[in-house]
Amino acid sequence: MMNLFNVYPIYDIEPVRAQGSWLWDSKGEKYLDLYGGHAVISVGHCHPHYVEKMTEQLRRINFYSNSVRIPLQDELAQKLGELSGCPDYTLFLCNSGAEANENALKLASFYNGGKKVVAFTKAFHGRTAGAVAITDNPSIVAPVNYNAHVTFLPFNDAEAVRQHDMTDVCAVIVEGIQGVGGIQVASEEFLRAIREKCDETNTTFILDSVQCGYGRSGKFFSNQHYPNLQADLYTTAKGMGNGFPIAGVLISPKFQAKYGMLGTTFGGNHLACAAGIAVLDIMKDENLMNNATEVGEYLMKSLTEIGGYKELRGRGLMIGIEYDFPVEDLRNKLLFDYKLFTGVAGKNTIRLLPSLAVTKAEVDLFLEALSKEVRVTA
Ligand SMILES: Cc1ncc(COP(=O)(O)O)c(C=O)c1O
Repeated sequence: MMNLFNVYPIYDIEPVRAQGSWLWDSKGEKYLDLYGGHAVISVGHCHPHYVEKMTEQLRRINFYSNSVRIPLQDELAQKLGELSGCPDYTLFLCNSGAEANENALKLASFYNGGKKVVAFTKAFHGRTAGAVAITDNPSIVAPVNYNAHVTFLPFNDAEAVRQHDMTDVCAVIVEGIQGVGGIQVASEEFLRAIREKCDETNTTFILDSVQCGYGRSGKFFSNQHYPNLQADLYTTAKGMGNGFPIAGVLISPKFQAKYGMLGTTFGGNHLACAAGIAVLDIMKDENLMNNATEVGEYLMKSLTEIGGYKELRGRGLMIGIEYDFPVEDLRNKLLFDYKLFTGVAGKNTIRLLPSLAVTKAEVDLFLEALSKEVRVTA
């Protein structure tokens, strides 16, 4: 029998059915999902509108390549432009977060001819060749990736950005809120320093919004918490398809996106677009960004009352609770004893990335469990 490559530690849990924020496993156990498979489930598992639209599309036509007209792409771009507040940007569709970042780097390099990239400490941008080279984790960077010219500046250090020599740099890439790096919110001063530096030096500002974008922070893109601050390229994936692979690069009008610069076989296929459109329709109809703000604030406030942590970070429904002890046991307890899916970031941080439709009553189940366990553990 062919073995499977081991990608992640796998729990002995086999989800067979899901609805909203809930999963059921093959033994009939019910779990509350506050992690969404790394921030992917944006509008809730198996949302009826999503299922209906995907099923309809599957019956009609699910794939043809970009060699033909696909009006669903125009509909997706129009709706995305409207909800993201970037209606004058151009959309390139692809399939994953890493791929979106690879293509963003290419666009930046085509733009000013630069060969170097500025990234930041604890950054995670994906695992493909270029994306992993700008990821600050040497253990996952293969020797072949070391040819990239990357400088890692300290995250949230505006002065380091101001002082950096930008000769031959094509892009500065940063997560609006670092996810894998521990839910670190990029400060306003830091992002404005990047914007100014890029403007002064004709360099591209890429905001990796793969994890923190698509409404998760309560705004469509996390930089929109700071007025009049735009990136040149936004990369998105994860929540964009609610589980169906679809990703995108939103490209500022300053770029001349010429035919032939970028390409893809699967990107923008019919079924992916149907998923993307259904997600945006649900987000808009159900006001999910407002829900992310409200439930996020409720969670933050309640977590403050429970206490016991070293630091509480995040925005909207992207929350990190850092303790002064390794959280693996706590996460396992939450999963096996309380049937709650959560994530971790680094050794000491519990990471919450629930669906944007999660309710206060649902997060209460987590809060109750946590208050019991933290008291016991602390
Ligand atoms: C900020 C960020 N960028 C890029 C990626 C890579 O996305 P994908 O796994 O879809 O390639 C991730 C995945 O966790 C991410 O969190």
